[in-house]
Amino acid sequence: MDPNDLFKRLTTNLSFDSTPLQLKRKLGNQPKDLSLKQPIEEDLDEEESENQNTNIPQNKKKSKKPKNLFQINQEKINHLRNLHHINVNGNDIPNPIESLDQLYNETEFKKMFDDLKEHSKQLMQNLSSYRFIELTPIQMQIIPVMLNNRETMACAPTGSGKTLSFLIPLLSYMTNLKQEERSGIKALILAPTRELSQQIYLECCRLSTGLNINPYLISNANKEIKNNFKIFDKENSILITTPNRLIFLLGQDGFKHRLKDVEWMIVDEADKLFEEGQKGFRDQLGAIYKACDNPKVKHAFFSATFTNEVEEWCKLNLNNLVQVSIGRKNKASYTVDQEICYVGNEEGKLLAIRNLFKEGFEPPILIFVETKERAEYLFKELIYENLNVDLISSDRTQQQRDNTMRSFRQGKIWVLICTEILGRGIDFKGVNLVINYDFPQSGISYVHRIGRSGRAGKLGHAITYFTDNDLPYLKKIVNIIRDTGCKVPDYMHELKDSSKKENRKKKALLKKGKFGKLKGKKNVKNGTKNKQTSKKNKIAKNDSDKENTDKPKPKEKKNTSKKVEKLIKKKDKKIKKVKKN
Ligand SMILES: Nc1ncnc2c1ncn2[C@@H]1O[C@H](COP(=O)(O)OP(=O)(O)OP(=O)(O)O)[C@@H](O)[C@H]1O
Repeated sequence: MDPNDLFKRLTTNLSFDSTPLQLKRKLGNQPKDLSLKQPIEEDLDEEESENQNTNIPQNKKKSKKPKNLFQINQEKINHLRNLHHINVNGNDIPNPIESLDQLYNETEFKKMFDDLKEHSKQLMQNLSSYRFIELTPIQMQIIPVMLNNRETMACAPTGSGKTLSFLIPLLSYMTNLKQEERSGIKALILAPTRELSQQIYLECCRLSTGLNINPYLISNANKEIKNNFKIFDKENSILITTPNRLIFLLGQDGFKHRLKDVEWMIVDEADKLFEEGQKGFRDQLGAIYKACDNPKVKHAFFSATFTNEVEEWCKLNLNNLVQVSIGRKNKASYTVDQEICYVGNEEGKLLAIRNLFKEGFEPPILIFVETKERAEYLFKELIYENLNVDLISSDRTQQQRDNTMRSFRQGKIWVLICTEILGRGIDFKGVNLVINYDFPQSGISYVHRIGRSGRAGKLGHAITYFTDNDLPYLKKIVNIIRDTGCKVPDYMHELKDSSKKENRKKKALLKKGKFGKLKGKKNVKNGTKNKQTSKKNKIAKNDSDKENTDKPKPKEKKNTSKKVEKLIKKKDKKIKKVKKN
């Protein structure tokens, strides 16, 4: 046997810290905060150089000394990665797997699963309830990476199955722990909203049935304080929460030490949790990162978008990092057919959306607006259209939000108006259409919003309205649409980027509520508007759990209205005229 091959076999799963940074980390000097050296860059237009990051060239170089780690030859691995656009960067990257069966039958993990026959069978059984035929590309690569206990940063399109890509190896890891290693909270999963934490929690419960693992979601922090955090005495638990709630608990006596057992810290929507500022989670994430100080702790960061800054942080601070990205980074999902519509002004928006509903639509539909005030306003406008419509925003109580989410999932609500609160990670099955009623604030926000449709390989549709006010900010979104092969009007190819001044202006307008406060309803007469509206609101809320057969049946969806098309033509003419002059 080739000595190199023998060496590889003997050292499988051992890592060698050779770089000064890794040495520093081993000695406990690694920076345990989230301070960063690079400014935030959120340029989605930037060409990604991920092809340089693939290990395909490296593999080519190493092809003289095949690894044979998974008994698949190197060519097959390269082919598999190319086929599924799996780009990887790092040292000694575990090979991708094509199917879960391969894990249990062919790979080096076979022994681990053989030792755990009962549990592995149970995990497979739990997985079979999903009725998936194939693994998604991110699952093919991340499952072996995490099973090898490697720290990772994973970027894959919206709706591509990232949640299971971390839950499957995490649960395998936890079932593999010996009895004496099982005390306390072994894993922490962070997500930016309570809705997303709850979704991950439910997925975790489903997948961990019968595995002696205890997933836990903090829904009432005060109750846990009263109970002296007894719930966390359970062994082998996974805590799933938002940074806000965890920070609140960390401030209470008797909780901090509970994080000392954490061996996996997983951050979903990681770029969101790295955001700075008043509304950002950065400081909280930093404090939690520090509190998880078990020497065995490993970190895994997931999102459909990553800023260069977060990537740099991961490279500097994570141990022997494996970076995985599927396709080109920060791109919209190819499964969403995207349209962009000029609607002139606020009245144009209303006209366009009313026409869209009049001409026929196919629920479920999600409508994104910028603020909770805007959500209330649009709700009041659309409730008169005889639609099963509701809204979700941070102004509603937890109970109301849960009810609305449930009704939407059950098909009792056809059209759901929401703010950015549902912009990240939420997996409603089969959303047919996402409408960006208010123009998204950034390319990143756009990618995540439209990603609520076209999930798990299904086709989806997104329409984005823009007004004259949005023109300076159009280019980024147009580039994203074009990159995925969707059509945009010709004149949009020549748009310029918005200046910093224009960005500041837009923010100021938003603060002043210029996009938010709108004129009174035209079809409400004699000052009865408020009464009528609030009554209708109440009915709508109470009715959300009932079937209402009186309402018009949704038809097959057609494209935007003729009036809006006329507006676009008019605008096109105007632009041509300006160009001539
Ligand atoms: N292998 C698979 N085959 C088919 N569907 C899958 C597979 N794995 C997961 N799914 C389904 O795909 C949907 C989207 O998965 P998930 O919510 O994990 O996406 P995501 O990549 O985290 O998206 P986002 O970036 O929007 O958070 C879920 O309904 C999930 O059950």
